[in-house]
Amino acid sequence: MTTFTDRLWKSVAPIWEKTHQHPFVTGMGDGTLPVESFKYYMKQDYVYLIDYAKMFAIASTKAYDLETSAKFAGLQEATLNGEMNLHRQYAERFGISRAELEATEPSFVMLAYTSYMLRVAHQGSLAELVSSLLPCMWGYWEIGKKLAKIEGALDHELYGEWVRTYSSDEFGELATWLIGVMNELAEGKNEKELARLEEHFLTTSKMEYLFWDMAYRKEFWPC
Ligand SMILES: Cc1ncc(CO)c(N)n1
Repeated sequence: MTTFTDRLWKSVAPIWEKTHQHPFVTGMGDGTLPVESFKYYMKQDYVYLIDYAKMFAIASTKAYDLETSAKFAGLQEATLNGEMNLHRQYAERFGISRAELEATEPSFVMLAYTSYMLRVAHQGSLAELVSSLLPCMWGYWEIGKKLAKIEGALDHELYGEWVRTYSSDEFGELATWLIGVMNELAEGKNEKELARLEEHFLTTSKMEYLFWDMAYRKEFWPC
């Protein structure tokens, strides 16, 4: 039986493949990523995650049952107090203070990405919210697993921690859970509704690509 997420997977395959080949991503795997790009990424990703965590809070309020509501609340907590520790630890290594990290001025891409997701979250159904959120979690897990296969990537003194985090079973379980939620929510929906979910999934998959690209180039507002 093919599931709705099989369909999503197929439709984004070229975008995800292009993402996996981006020099930022391959550079974390083979250690060639310039550290300045990584620093820039960490700061932007930190402020990204502040918004991203709100997606889980909104999902929790839109959930149809207690178990799902509680799970989303847990994901918000895990993002703010778990995943963001990774960023805080890196910042400490780089001599970037907590205050500086939190005061990072959002880049255009970071702002466009989270604004899009939060708009979907506020205006759309829970299914729409999840379809826009899913490339973040599922996509990072795919990248984590791919990089973990590269010799030495898991033990790299700088990027190893990143690879270990996103290739971990713990992170994989969360991604798998969200994939399951997406399939449940897609059940019984008509083609028009499914196409809308696919559209969100495609858009945020492209945003993921742009996020790596802007970080690689340390892109900023031109004026
Ligand atoms: C941009 C981005 N997408 C996904 C994740 C995974 O949580 C992240 N930390 N940052």
